Amino acid sequence: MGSYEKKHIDTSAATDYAPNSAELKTNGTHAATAVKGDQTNGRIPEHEQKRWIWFITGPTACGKTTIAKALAAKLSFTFVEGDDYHPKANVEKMSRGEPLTDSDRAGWLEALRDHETAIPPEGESPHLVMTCSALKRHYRDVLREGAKNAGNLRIRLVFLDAPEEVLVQRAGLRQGHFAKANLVDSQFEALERPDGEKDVSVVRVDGRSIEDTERDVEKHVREVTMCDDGSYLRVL
Ligand SMILES: Nc1ncnc2c1ncn2[C@@H]1O[C@H](COP(=O)(O)OP(=O)(O)OP(=O)(O)O)[C@@H](O)[C@H]1O
Ligand SMILES: O=C(O)[C@H](O)[C@@H](O)[C@H](O)[C@H](O)CO
Repeated sequence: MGSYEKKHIDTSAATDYAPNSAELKTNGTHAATAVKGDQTNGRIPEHEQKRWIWFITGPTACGKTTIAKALAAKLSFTFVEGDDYHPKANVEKMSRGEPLTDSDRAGWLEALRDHETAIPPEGESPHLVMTCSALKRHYRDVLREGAKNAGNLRIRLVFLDAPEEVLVQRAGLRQGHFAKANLVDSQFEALERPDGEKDVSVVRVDGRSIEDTERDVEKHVREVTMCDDGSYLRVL
């Protein structure tokens, strides 16, 4: 892994839920011993495959939708917009610049958690990239519950990290979105940073282009989840 990424992406926990250490070198490159199932067309048989869900998280306007859509497209994973699961009352509240409470968010988080274990529609990838602000530790714990309910699920989070003033500016420039710049300060008030949570990769998203961020996130996710040939690593 290059020095730039060492600085910006915290992969210290990459082996925690990720392929075991024999399969994923600590420097992030793919080990030659990656498991390839029965070698049929180089792919692991479907019943042995794990389902990956990558949550792209962070406060409003940090770039969740932008990054998640690009990642899903690159990996051919299914994109799920977390904001679509908010009840209308939550959206109306946020549109007025009013912060949601824990109780406003409870049902929404449970709906996202339940979506994790829903059977994917025919023709869609069973691997998901989902957006969710996941501002507090106990919200992230709700998202993690899905993996307890389904043994084949591997849930990882990416936290898009930028200073408040940058997000105020981005929200101010953004057109046609219910969340405006006046929501940003309350998002930072609520925020419990995920530093030290072993299944969360922290990615700086200020001071460089969207394209660079997309590329780095994609590379990181590929390193954690995939073999060079595109087949999925077996997670033991
Ligand atoms: N890495 C980046 N660098 C600069 N601008 C970005 C970056 N990522 C996203 N943006 C811009 O910031 C704005 C917010 O992005 P986006 O809508 O993806 O954020 P979001 O986190 O999904 O927001 P919300 O949670 O409010 O829906 C957009 O106008 C987008 O073009
Ligand atoms: O927890 C929350 O307060 C919400 O999820 C917000 O973060 C919004 O959904 C979104 O980020 C704004 O569009």
